[in-house]
Amino acid sequence: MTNQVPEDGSVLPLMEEFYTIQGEGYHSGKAAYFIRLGGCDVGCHWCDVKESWDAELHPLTPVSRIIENASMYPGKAVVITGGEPLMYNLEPLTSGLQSLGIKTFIETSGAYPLSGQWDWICLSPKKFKAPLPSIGPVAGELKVIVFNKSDFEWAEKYAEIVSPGCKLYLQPEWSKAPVVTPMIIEYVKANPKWEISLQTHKYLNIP
Ligand SMILES: C[S@@+](CC[C@H](N)C(=O)[O-])C[C@H]1O[C@@H](n2cnc3c(N)ncnc32)[C@H](O)[C@@H]1O
Ligand SMILES: Nc1nc2[nH]cc(C(=O)O)c2c(=O)[nH]1
Ligand code: SF4
Ligand SMILES: [Mg+2]
Repeated sequence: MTNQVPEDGSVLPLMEEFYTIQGEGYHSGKAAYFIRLGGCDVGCHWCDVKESWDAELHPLTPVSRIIENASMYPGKAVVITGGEPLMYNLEPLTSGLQSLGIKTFIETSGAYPLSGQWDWICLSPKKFKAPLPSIGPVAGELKVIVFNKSDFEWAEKYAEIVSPGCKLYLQPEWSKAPVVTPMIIEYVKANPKWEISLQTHKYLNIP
């Protein structure tokens, strides 16, 4: 039983919001306001934000307030993440942000239907709940988490369902990073259509 989040997307379960540097993927290094929504049933055993999973723990917050908070910062980009943000109707949140000239970026597993207006979609598919096929062609980046060596072959399967221009990233699972990072380095050298993505915020000790 999840808390009743209205389907009109007027309020969303907000876990946290913070202004920081995007640490991962294509927009790594850019200032961005992070909006982390609660609720996820994908169940990645290595998830680095398991506190987000239970939507009921996170207060339903009017999107008008989230938009107002985001607009206070000089960096005009937001990253909407979670939890799994596509469990909710993100149309009001994203259209409101864009109407203020704020770029909308999403981090998603793709396991739920796409809603909202996006300037950038980061698809990070999961073995535990497969992405819907419709998200492949609209992803700007594919970011596969590498937990062990079987994940390289698995990553190639998803490289086939994204658009030809989609950026391809392999990102070490944080707890396995000492072991898998050297493997990713060798894989990228041999397969240069892929790039390595590091969780730079964790090395920098920032949120
Ligand atoms: C916490 S998830 C939230 C958004 C969405 N549920 C998803 O998985 O894409 C944000 C990003 O962190 C990645 N991630 C989560 N746990 C990780 C870990 N232990 N090591 C590396 N990346 C991780 C996810 O794959 C995703 O790209
Ligand atoms: N700095 C920073 N960059 C990030 N990129 C994706 C994140 C996420 O948890 O979705 C994240 C995060 O939590 N912090
Ligand atoms: S889909 Fe994202 S939030 Fe959900 S368990 Fe996996 S990494 Fe965590
Ligand atoms: Mg994170």
